[in-house]
Amino acid sequence: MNKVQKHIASYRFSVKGIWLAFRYENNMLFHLIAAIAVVVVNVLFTVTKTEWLITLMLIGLAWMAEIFNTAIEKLADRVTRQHDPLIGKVKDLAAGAVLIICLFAAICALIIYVPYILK
Ligand SMILES: Nc1ncnc2c1ncn2[C@@H]1O[C@H](COP(=O)(O)OP(=O)(O)OP(=O)(O)O)[C@@H](O)[C@H]1O
Repeated sequence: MNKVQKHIASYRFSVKGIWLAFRYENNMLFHLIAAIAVVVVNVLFTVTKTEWLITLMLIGLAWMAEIFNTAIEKLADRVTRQHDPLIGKVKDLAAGAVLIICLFAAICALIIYVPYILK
């Protein structure tokens, strides 16, 4: 396999990773619905280019955090499925990362959309 073929293969694995995240993690469906809702609202409010960029970046960050969270959960389950305080903390930390980006996304959504609602 040459370098170009290897590069193309790595994209296939990455797409498989996104598919696996949807299969393993129910929250991914929630993120997908939220992302579609954001796009619809952006179109309805005809938001500015900057607001499009911010909302799309936040969608990407939330998806990224959720996929990393799922990967960490799977790895932790491989380490042990027995009750282990450190595994519990690792999973809580990963889940905390998702919550942080979702909270900030919600705050950004309020800052962006409230002025359109009050117009
Ligand atoms: N092996 C373990 N030892 C100790 N605590 C654990 C363990 N597995 C899970 N926990 C605790 O239970 C919480 C939920 O774990 P779980 O693996 O079910 O994640 P989840 O977020 O509910 O998964 P999903 O996102 O798939 O619904 C963790 O955040 C952690 O606090």
